Amino acid sequence: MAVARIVVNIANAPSYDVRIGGNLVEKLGGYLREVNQSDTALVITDENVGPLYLAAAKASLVDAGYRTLDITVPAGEGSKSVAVSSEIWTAMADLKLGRDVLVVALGGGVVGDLAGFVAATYMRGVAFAQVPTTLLAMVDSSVGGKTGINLEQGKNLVGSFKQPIQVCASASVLATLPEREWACGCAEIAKSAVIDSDEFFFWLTDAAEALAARDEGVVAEAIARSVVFKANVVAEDETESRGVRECLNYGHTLGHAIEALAGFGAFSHGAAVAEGMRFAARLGAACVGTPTDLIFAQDELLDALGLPSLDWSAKPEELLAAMKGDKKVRGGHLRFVLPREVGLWEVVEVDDETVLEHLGAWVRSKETQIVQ
Ligand SMILES: NC(=O)c1ccc[n+]([C@@H]2O[C@H](COP(=O)([O-])OP(=O)(O)OC[C@H]3O[C@@H](n4cnc5c(N)ncnc54)[C@H](O)[C@@H]3O)[C@@H](O)[C@H]2O)c1
Ligand SMILES: O=C(O)C(=O)C[C@@H](O)[C@H](O)[C@H](O)COP(=O)(O)O
Ligand SMILES: [Zn+2]
Repeated sequence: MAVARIVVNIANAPSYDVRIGGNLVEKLGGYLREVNQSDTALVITDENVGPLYLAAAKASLVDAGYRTLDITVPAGEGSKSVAVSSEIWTAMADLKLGRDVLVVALGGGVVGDLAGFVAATYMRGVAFAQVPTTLLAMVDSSVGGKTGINLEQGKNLVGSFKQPIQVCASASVLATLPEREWACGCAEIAKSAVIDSDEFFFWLTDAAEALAARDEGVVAEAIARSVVFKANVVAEDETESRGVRECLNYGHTLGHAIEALAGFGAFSHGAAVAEGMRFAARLGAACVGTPTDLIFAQDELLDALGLPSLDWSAKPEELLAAMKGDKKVRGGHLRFVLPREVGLWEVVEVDDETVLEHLGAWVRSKETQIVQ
């Protein structure tokens, strides 16, 4: 697979490369040396990824002259916590690591968000690089600099914007990714396509079967398209303060509430986001005239990508309360990213009564097993 190189340009921060290709873990050290002169690289990984790819990553870093250290955290959403962050900060201080350490996140979105947060906060900030190993991390979380951890009260409630110095996405590592995690990444690709354009959406609709079957060429193109889309959004609005980056939160208002209410890790982030997209499109029909065609085309796309509607529901009032912790809330009012059509979205304040009414319909559709 040829190596694609996409540059993320952000005002007031150094630009950085996202490299996408095959067997890139073996080239990691050389790539990082192009932009970083640290003596020590601290690789943070999880207990599933470590046994598979840590040795190759460290060997490459050593070849490039780094002294390497590593920390392995438990796999899963539970590691995005104050407790695990604190363990890493403490270990770093015990190791006498200074401001010149390079933190390397080797893993999925959990490791990326956690390691990025630790890098953003240890000694008020040290350099970090992303080596995403899940499809989701390659298409979304490794790019754009959102880092953070969860609180019991909700997702990503503590964190920082901290851009990596480089992203090295080696598609070869996806060979070992379990099916559930594949679909999870597909959800964020579908999100990007709905928000981006007809062109991306129709391409993905045509390619959905091949993507679900992990066709190499289609996977590479899906990653590249998603990264280009995200890089452009982040370049316009790094800190989600200019009304642009919020679009990346399509499906996340309900999605994050589901993750929190069901218990972190019960559903993958992608599965919850896919459910949130189905809900948001239906809410959109009432609030911004989202066409029925879009609702059903999106349903079919998500089905084809292995993301069926969730067999789970909760009380509308509980979901509403959980959604009130969303970062898009202003003055206590919920705001949703809603699609007017594919490629045309709006952030809309929706009153609690309307949200409850639609949550009620969503819950009833689960209870009666009616697929809309
Ligand atoms: N920062 C952002 O912009 C952003 C964007 C999207 C999602 N996220 C966050 O990302 C997280 C989800 O990330 P995820 O879906 O990558 O989950 P994850 O990091 O939990 O990884 C999923 C599972 O796959 C395993 N795994 C990872 N790579 C593997 C490989 N190559 N082979 C075998 N197993 C492998 C992991 O150990 C884990 O068990 C959520 O916390 C979500 O909030 C952040
Ligand atoms: O990069 C972004 O911006 C996103 O919103 C991407 C999302 O897919 C991702 O799940 C992100 O972590 C959500 O952020 P949050 O600010 O809603 O916690
Ligand atoms: Zn997401």
